[in-house]
Amino acid sequence: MLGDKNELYPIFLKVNQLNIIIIGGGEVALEKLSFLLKSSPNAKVGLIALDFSPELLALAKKHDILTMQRPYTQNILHKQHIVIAATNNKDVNAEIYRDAKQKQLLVNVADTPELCDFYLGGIVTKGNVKIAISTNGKSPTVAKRLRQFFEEVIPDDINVMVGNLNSFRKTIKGTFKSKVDALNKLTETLLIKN
Ligand SMILES: C[C@@]1(CC(=O)O)c2cc3[nH]c(cc4nc(cc5[nH]c(cc(n2)[C@H]1CCC(=O)O)[C@@](C)(CC(=O)O)[C@@H]5CCC(=O)O)C(CC(=O)O)=C4CCC(=O)O)c(CCC(=O)O)c3CC(=O)O
Ligand SMILES: NC(=O)C1=CN([C@@H]2O[C@H](COP(=O)(O)OP(=O)(O)OC[C@H]3O[C@@H](n4cnc5c(N)ncnc54)[C@H](O)[C@@H]3O)[C@@H](O)[C@H]2O)C=CC1
Repeated sequence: MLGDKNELYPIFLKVNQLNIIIIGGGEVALEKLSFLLKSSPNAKVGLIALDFSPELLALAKKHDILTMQRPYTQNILHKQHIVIAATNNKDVNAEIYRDAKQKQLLVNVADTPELCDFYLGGIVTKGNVKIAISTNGKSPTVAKRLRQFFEEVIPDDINVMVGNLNSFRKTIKGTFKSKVDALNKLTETLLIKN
């Protein structure tokens, strides 16, 4: 199992432009929503569950997120792009997976890695720099610890450097290759080890 190939391809989604539905209103839904909103406070999310924990309701209210207290039915997937199943009912989670696949939506069944088109990862944000961490579904705890480690070691002023290079990037003229050369030259000392 641990020798499995790691074929995941990370992408950085603009979730303020995508509709995400989370089904479930307990611990796991709270964890997934908290990390989603921490990274993307304007994510377009809807929540549906038989019942919601008070913490989840409070978080949803704070971010103006619609909560629907009712059982999952397939029609809820209408107009969604991404589906996260976080109920405590394996059959319902499997039904959500089948319905989502039929509609060719991206789906994550939080308690079943095999039923995930993508994983939610650990996320480190330093201004414009964002690092996503996954262990290929094998140890979320390691993903969390790595997130904490990188939050410590990556300097906050990395964003200043990104800003400066962005300004410089706009001023340089010439061919694509000459621009790449200029940017590489300016940043090569970043890779020199002590
Ligand atoms: C596959 C995946 C699917 C998905 O949810 O996307 C998944 C699945 C499962 N998680 C489980 C448990 C825990 N999850 C966490 C924490 C996080 N889980 C996250 C992601 C993912 N979790 C995806 C893979 C990511 C990857 O590739 O590495 C993080 C990174 C991001 C996020 O949640 O947004 C977030 C840390 C965020 C942060 O702190 O930065 C902790 C630790 C803690 O809470 O302290 C525990 C308890 C300890 C343990 O088990 O490790 C279980 C067992 C359930 C059971 O036993 O019943 C399953 C199901 C299974 O593995 O079968
Ligand atoms: N991916 C992860 O990070 C983790 C996954 N899990 C697993 O995830 C599952 C959920 O765990 P918890 O959130 O702790 O459970 P919970 O008991 O706190 O919440 C379950 C939620 O599912 C909702 N629900 C149940 N049937 C429904 C239906 N037919 N329609 C709509 N909503 C429905 C309930 O209303 C409730 O809000 C468990 O199977 C657990 O083993 C647990 C820990 C971490």
